Amino acid sequence: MLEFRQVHKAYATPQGPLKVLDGIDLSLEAGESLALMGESGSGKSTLLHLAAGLDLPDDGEVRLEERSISSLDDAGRAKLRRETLGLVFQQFHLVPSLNVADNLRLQARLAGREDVDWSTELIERLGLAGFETRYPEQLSGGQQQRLAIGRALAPRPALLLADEPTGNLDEATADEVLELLLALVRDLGSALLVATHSSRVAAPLNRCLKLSHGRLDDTRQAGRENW
Ligand SMILES: Nc1ncnc2c1ncn2[C@@H]1O[C@H](COP(=O)(O)OP(=O)(O)OP(=O)(O)O)[C@@H](O)[C@H]1O
Repeated sequence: MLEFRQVHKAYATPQGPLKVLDGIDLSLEAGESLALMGESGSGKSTLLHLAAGLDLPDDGEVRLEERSISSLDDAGRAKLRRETLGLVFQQFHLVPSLNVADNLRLQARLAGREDVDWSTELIERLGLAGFETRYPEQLSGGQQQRLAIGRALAPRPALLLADEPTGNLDEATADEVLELLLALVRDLGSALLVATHSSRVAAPLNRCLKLSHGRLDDTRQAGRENW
């Protein structure tokens, strides 16, 4: 459902082009989970941005749900993103002027996929029942990230992309949030691609790839029974 074929990406810098991705091949099947590890600056966020169609490769091809992202214009990519993807970031990126219930519904509304029963179930499972009329600033960090996860999953995306989803949380809260994220993704049957420094985050996922010097190394193979 997500495929990178010989993807190259460099950034222009005052010192000349900075090569970040140097011929990436990657394939993620429906329902599969993949951890993307690598040192700071190795290009994990760059790869996630390309997967989301937020940026385009210099060379090679990124395909999402059988469609080449480069062949779409901005509006086409935004539509594909709305219909296919959920995005979760380390900084929660909630809308401060919307309350919990409206933040949760936002993505599903934009995707034309509001489902009241699923939103209600999500609110319960995220531990946010009773908090519907609060605003993000009135929530703890863990609650804010749970809400961000709920917002991303409310439209039932085929793929969830998460960039250091627990990076801003203490260890106990991070474990709880990760467990919840994995349970929801599994129940939805969504594929999952997580960029992380943390081997605790990577451990329960099906596969783990390490990005280094612009290339990917397969660090281990695991069966789905290890979910
Ligand atoms: N827009 C940009 N212009 C120039 N250089 C950039 C740009 N975005 C990222 N970079 C550089 O590209 C490299 C890869 O950055 P990226 O954010 O993808 O790495 P990362 O593995 O996600 O890092 P971290 O784990 O610290 O978040 C870094 O050297 C970064 O400084």
